[in-house]
Parts: sequence; C-alpha cells; structure tokens
Amino acid sequence: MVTVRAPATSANLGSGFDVFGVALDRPADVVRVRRAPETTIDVTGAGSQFIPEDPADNTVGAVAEALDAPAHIEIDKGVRPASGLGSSAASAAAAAVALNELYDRGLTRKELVPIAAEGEAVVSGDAHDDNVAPAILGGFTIATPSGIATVDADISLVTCLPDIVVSTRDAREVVPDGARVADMVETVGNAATLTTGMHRSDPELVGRGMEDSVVTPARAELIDGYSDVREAAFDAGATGVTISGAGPSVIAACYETDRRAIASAMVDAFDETGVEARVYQTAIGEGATFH
Ligand SMILES: Nc1ncnc2c1ncn2[C@@H]1O[C@H](COP(=O)(O)OP(=O)(O)OP(=O)(O)O)[C@@H](O)[C@H]1O
Ligand SMILES: N[C@@H](CCO)C(=O)O
Repeated sequence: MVTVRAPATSANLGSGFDVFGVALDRPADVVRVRRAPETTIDVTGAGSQFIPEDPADNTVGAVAEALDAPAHIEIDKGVRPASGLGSSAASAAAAAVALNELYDRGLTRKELVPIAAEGEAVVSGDAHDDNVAPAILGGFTIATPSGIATVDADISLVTCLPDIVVSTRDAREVVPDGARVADMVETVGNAATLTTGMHRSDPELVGRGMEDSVVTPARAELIDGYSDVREAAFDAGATGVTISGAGPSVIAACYETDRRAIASAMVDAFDETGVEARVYQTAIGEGATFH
C-alpha cells in the first residue's frame, strides 16, 4: 500500500491562463493505492457524492491506465470538486506519484505531470497541466508545451470558495476565441511582472501581475458577487485578486498580516449577495508527499 497527499492548486493567476499554477498549503486530497488485477475506485470526503467511481470517468482511472498500473484506489477528498481549486488534479497528481512508486516505474516528478494531465482530459476535455504541475512539483509553476519551470516562492494567499458550482468544462466554453493585440501586450506585461514577483516573493508584484482583461471578465459573469468580493478583498489590503482556476473560487494575494481581514471581507461580501462561502487562509506550499 502506498499513500500520497497532493494539495489543492490555483491555476491561471489571472495573466497566466493555462500556464501558471501554485500549490496551496491547504486543503489536500489523500490517495491510497494497492495492487489489484483491475482498477477499482472508492471515493470519500468533500463532495464525494458528485464524483464517479467508474475508472473511465475518474481522473485517477486515466492515470492508472496511462501508467499501466491497475490498482484499488481509495481517494479521501479534501478538495471539493468543481471548486477552481484543482480538485480533479489533486487526485490525479496523488495517484500518479503513488502508482509510480507502487509499480516501481521510475518516472521523475516532471515526467509524471503529463501522465496526471491525462486525468484532466477526462473531466474537462483537454489535458491542460497547470493544476497537476504544482500539485506534483509544489511552488509556483510555469507549464508550457516545451517544458515546466518551477519557482519556490513564499506568498500569502486567501482562497474563498462560494457555495456555487462552476465546472471547468463550462468555464472553458466562455473563453474568447481571440484577443486584441493591446490586450496581448498587457497580458504579457502582467505575466512577466507576476513571474518576477514570484522570484522575489514580493506580494505587490505578484498582485499587480494577476490582472487580466481577456479570460477573467468573461468568466466573472459565472460567479455571483465576483466584483463585490474582489473590491472587498482590495479594500481589506489584498495586493491582487482574480478567479482561481476556472472558478468559482476567488484568490487574493497579500501580506501575511492582512490575510485574516481579507478572508473575512471576502466571506462577508459573498454573504451580502446571498451566497455562502468558505475561506482558506493559505500560502504557496509543497507538492505531493508520501505518508
Ligand atoms: N478524482 C476526482 N476528483 C474530483 N473530481 C473528479 C474526480 N474524477 C472526476 N471528477 C469530476 O471532475 C469534475 C470536477 O473537475 P473540475 O475540473 O470541473 O473542477 P476543479 O478540479 O475543482 O476545478 P479547477 O480545475 O478549475 O481548479 C466533476 O465533474 C467531478 O465529478
Ligand atoms: N487553466 C484551466 C484550469 C482549470 O482546470 C482553466 O482555467 O480552464
């Protein structure tokens, strides 16, 4: 039996659509695997009633197939599905690391990223790896078709998860087909600013670099109260605010001293629009770990 914990993650960070991601130090999924003639799956924990146990429909089933590693897989969900916190990726990442060990496949962490991304293809239609990369490797990750770069950054974050569901598949449908050159120029500038901020662990630069005028405005329409929550987080001291992944979670970057006030301001702002929300005071954390 091998047990692996893989963290929630936040993809995009505004300017890095389908490229940037960070591992969060909480919440997390825990996955246990043991060898079996064919793959079977048991799911417990947060939102488990909405997660299929058929290996053809669960992210971990695709991972087991890609590694040719049939197993009985138990998933204890800490990350609610359709949260924007990389729920499907947390299970896939943990399963990839665990099955690689169980079957002694000898793949490196970076080699496991595209394997775990096969799981993402099962749920959202394509194998984007901006959640599985940080879930496996930890820190801030830049995932491109030509490779993955990682930065060990120390940034305080608040993620606020409203009690509404936005599936990644639906949120990808509202992404515009193209962008104006002016928007492209702004996005490149913001992405470069954010990356520099991560290298320096500087919340001001990271926050400024989270601005995005291409994908985020279209997706904000899917999240009741988004603009009020964003404004409340800024008023409480956030240095940057955007949608986490495909939503509905909202993520704020900040100084550690402001984290508590931002957390309660975001929950209150959702509450005022009639939406209950839970909040995580968190930070950039490590990738998958053995237990
Ligand atoms: N092991 C799994 N864990 C969570 N969700 C899973 C899993 N396997 C399949 N799913 C399905 O994936 C969907 C949730 O994935 P989705 O990508 O929409 O959300 P997310 O991973 O929380 O969001 P994001 O990728 O934006 O951070 C649900 O329909 C769920 O049933
Ligand atoms: N980059 C992906 C992350 C969600 O899985 C998206 O925003 O659609």
